[in-house]
Amino acid sequence: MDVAVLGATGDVGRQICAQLIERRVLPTTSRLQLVGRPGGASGRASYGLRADLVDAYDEHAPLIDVALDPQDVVADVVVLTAGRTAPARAGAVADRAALAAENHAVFESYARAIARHGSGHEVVVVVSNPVELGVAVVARELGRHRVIGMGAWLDTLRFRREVAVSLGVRRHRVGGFVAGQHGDDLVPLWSTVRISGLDLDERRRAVAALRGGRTLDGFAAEIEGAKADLAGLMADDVAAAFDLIETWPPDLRGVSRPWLTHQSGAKTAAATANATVDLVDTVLDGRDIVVAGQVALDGEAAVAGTPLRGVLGVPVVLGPEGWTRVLLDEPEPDEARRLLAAAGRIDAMLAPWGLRSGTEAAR
Ligand SMILES: NC(=O)c1ccc[n+]([C@@H]2O[C@H](COP(=O)([O-])OP(=O)(O)OC[C@H]3O[C@@H](n4cnc5c(N)ncnc54)[C@H](O)[C@@H]3O)[C@@H](O)[C@H]2O)c1
Repeated sequence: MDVAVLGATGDVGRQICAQLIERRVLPTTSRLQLVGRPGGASGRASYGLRADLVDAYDEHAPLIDVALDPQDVVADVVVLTAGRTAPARAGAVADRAALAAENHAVFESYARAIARHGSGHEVVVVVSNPVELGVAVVARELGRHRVIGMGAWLDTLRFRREVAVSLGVRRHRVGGFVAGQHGDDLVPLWSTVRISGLDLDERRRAVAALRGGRTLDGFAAEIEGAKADLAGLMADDVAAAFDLIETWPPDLRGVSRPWLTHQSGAKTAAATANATVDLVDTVLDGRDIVVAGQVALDGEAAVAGTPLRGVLGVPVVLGPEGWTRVLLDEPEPDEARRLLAAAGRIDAMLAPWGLRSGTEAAR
């Protein structure tokens, strides 16, 4: 099984390549294709990255090659991590519309090339932001089930970790999913949280204690306030800003810590790559596994009686042919309200590109 990484020389792309090899997701007989842009710095660096990876991992590296033309992308799983990112510095405010417009062109050029020249079976994992836009563009070209955005899986792992930290256990003992839109509009599905070793009553009590009487109806305001507090501290005392996060509840930590990490200049490449490689591993593994991801829905699930259409992060079954089923039981009322609001905002974000077929339009 072969994997292509589009934007391999970027911060996230090179972490993905290293983790694919270090975690032995790719056997030595498989191929890792590093895809860069012709003529530019990334084209040259792709050859250098190949040399560096072979230098580091000669004993167990797969075959590594370089492609600089989108029509040469050949793989079973394609990871889309090319494109512009929000500036990683304190106080930087991203022009989301400009970023979306630039990355839309990247998504479209690769999606069209894969549709025209690919095998017809590739599964695409979208990393680049806005991840929902990437999913919508690729789904239109390749079909809905062959594309999944990894933002909701990364958000899920972060949420599980924060819950685990609060309970004093390791992350693997905590289940549960984050849905919605990647970033500030994510929806922590507290109703899906499971903690190994706790029965239903114990879990309900533990979750209620962690939530502290809050509902998701106040979450957007909490995030806004959290960012303002962190921004105020960051210029003079970034350590104090990270310490302040420790005093907040798990779902708020799960949003604000990555935001501060990116603004600190460190970016979030290692965790992003880890979540991406999880999804690649799942597709290559051959078994169906439940993950969370941004997918293009067409009424496979409903929230509060409203069928979900358009791109949204939800728990899905992922396997070798892409995603199949959505596993979203009736969410709690506050989760449903936030999910529908997120779906509407994604829909509005997709509207300028004629990709709007979503939940909001149907209401
Ligand atoms: N989904 C998530 O959870 C998540 C998390 C972190 C980052 N990201 C996103 O991943 C993407 C990559 O982030 P990064 O930190 O690696 O950025 P980076 O700037 O370090 O790397 C970007 C890569 O994309 C390539 N690229 C840029 N414009 C291109 C174009 N027009 N055509 C082809 N290739 C192009 C660059 O050459 C480079 O290799 C960004 O969109 C970022 O927002 C997503």
